[in-house]
Amino acid sequence: MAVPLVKTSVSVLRSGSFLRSATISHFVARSLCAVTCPSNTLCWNCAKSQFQPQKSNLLSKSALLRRNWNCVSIGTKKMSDFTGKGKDYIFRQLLDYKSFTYTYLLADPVSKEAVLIDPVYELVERDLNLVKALGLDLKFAINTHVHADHITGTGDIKKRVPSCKSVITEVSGASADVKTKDGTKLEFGKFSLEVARTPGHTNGCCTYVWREKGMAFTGDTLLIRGCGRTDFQEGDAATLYESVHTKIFTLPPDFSLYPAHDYTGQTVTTVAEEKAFNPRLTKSKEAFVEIMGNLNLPYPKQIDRALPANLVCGVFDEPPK
Ligand SMILES: N[C@@H](CCC(=O)N[C@@H](CSS)C(=O)NCC(=O)O)C(=O)O
Repeated sequence: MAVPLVKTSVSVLRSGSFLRSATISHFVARSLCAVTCPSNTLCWNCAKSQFQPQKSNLLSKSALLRRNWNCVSIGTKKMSDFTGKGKDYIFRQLLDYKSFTYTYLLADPVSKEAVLIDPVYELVERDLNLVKALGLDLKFAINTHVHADHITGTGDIKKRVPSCKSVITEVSGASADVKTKDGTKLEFGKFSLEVARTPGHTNGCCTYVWREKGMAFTGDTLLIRGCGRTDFQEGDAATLYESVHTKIFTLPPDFSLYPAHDYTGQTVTTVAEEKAFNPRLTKSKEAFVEIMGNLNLPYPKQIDRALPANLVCGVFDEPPK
């Protein structure tokens, strides 16, 4: 008996028609939430507060929207559409096409808590628009390290979202609200990101491991079929080699690896893939050190303005020229 009742109610909401039911019982409210929301528990709590049992309802679509419902939603605005079919998390990979930096948005759609990894100063508006559109609550703006090629967006994000905390490793020497150590866990909703120190590109570099979802965000330590350069900012090739082999290649082989940059249009790799095919890191440590000593890359164009700005996690009055 419950199924047709629920289907009818949902289609009424989706069609945008008036919700004309004179009485909505707890039973109907709960059934609606179970159909339209990722979390039954949250929806039940929400339903209890949103639906007044035995109370008459005659609400227009706009009135329903004004109530800012978390669970029962109208048209396309429901959390399960945002996550993607069958997913209990939000994950977005965003590109800065100037510095080829990837920014990552991760979130728990039930609690709405979210984190941004490696936001870029010029693209803060884009990132926060997405956070807002998805109805998320940004808890942490995280840096994998003190970048040399672009200015971090974490300072500007803090200005616009005062409750959001900036994050970087303690050993980076940069100022931030949260300074992490190896093993620190950054919790957002039902998830957590584990900090694994992976020095070598810079001394303060780390990889954020999202164990629940089999993902790791490697910053500039490991790039797809490559790795971060080691010729400035306390870079050290032998240290980077050790970091990758002890902290990244020891993750389960099917873990997805997401770098801070890609210069060839690739987006993701896996532990197994890099262990098999990385042209630098499959070599011996000695051969690797030799390769890194002969890269002869030009310095990043923005290094002189990026380093001082990033040492204060992007907190400044005027962006450096
Ligand atoms: N041309 C870019 C800088 C490119 C660069 O040096 N990338 C770094 C990461 S950002 S410091 C790197 O480690 N590259 C490794 C490699 O093998 O390419 C610019 O001017 O910004």
